[in-house]
Amino acid sequence: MAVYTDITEDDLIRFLAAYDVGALTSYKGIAEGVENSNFLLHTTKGSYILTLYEKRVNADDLPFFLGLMHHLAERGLSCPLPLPRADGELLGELSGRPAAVISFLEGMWLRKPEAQHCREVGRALAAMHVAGQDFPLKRPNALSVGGWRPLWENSETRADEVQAGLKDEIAAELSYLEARWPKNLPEGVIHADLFPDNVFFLGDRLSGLIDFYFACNDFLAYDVAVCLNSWCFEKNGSYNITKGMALLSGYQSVRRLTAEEVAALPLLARGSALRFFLTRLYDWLMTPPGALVVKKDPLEYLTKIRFHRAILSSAEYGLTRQEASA
Ligand SMILES: Nc1ncnc2c1ncn2[C@@H]1O[C@H](COP(=O)(O)OP(=O)(O)OP(=O)(O)O)[C@@H](O)[C@H]1O
Ligand SMILES: N[C@@H](CCO)C(=O)O
Repeated sequence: MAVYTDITEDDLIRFLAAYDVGALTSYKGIAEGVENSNFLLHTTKGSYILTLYEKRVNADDLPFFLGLMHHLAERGLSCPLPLPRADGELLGELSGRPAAVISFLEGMWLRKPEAQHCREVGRALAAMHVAGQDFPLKRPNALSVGGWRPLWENSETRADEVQAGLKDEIAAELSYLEARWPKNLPEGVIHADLFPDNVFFLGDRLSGLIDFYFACNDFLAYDVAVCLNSWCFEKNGSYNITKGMALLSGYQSVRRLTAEEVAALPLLARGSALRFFLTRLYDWLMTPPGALVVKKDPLEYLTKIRFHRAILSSAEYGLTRQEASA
């Protein structure tokens, strides 16, 4: 359960007085997520999410995240909205952390997504990329290739505790990707963490995207690679090409990938798998025992890195031969 910072009822009532949300009737910590502390609030006016921003979120970046949610919602994308306080500010402070009240999005995330859901996610991702094109704020991706080595250096010496041989394998992978990372692909605002638990569905229809706290400016195709990694593998580690095909064709029904993006896909998929491997490894080794969070398995992403390493053509992800060789 991701509640790193606890709150008292008195503090919460005082904090909520600045918002037009009615009177608090109940609240509870949300037993999901690994990054921030989230609480579900019920008030006389409805339901809301209270988020306290934790370690990986820099308070200076919050105007980017909250502004982006507004920007995307104005362009018709379904995502939660931060509520303004009486003084017009979107951010307050609670229990010593920056905090925001966010509108409640109806829907559930899918524990077992099927190909049809992957198609919808592909479409929504491309719609977000298009809608983000005129978002004026900028935020570089702190967890792209330049951020991986510092992260690795924090866990490197203990990596073999998780699996023998990991230290050498990841060191080689990192050097390989640093030397070959693409430079000139189409860029824009990306979500950067569009995993199944950040996409809500009502029945089979996608009802919205949440958790924009890794959003940044980077290669658009990197976001596609993040989704291939998080939506198109089965629990046994195998890649499901039917899901890959659906996700890629859903994406391309809104925005076509360029030939350069297609060619770079295996490298981007390797890099994005390494990014999640590294943050998971760090949390695996560093999270103190007893913390109220379910740690995620880094080795799931080692399997994915190895899969991408063996890819010879982007057709193996589910693009047609014609698309893959254009
Ligand atoms: N606006 C919202 N409407 C409804 N439920 C929400 C909303 N925001 C968050 N939640 C609930 O809280 C959970 C955790 O939220 P979120 O994914 O933002 O947390 P996180 O710690 O940033 O997680 P992650 O590990 O994905 O980075 C979600 O799975 C969902 O159940
Ligand atoms: N979606 C990430 C957690 C947030 O960084 C993971 O599954 O590792």
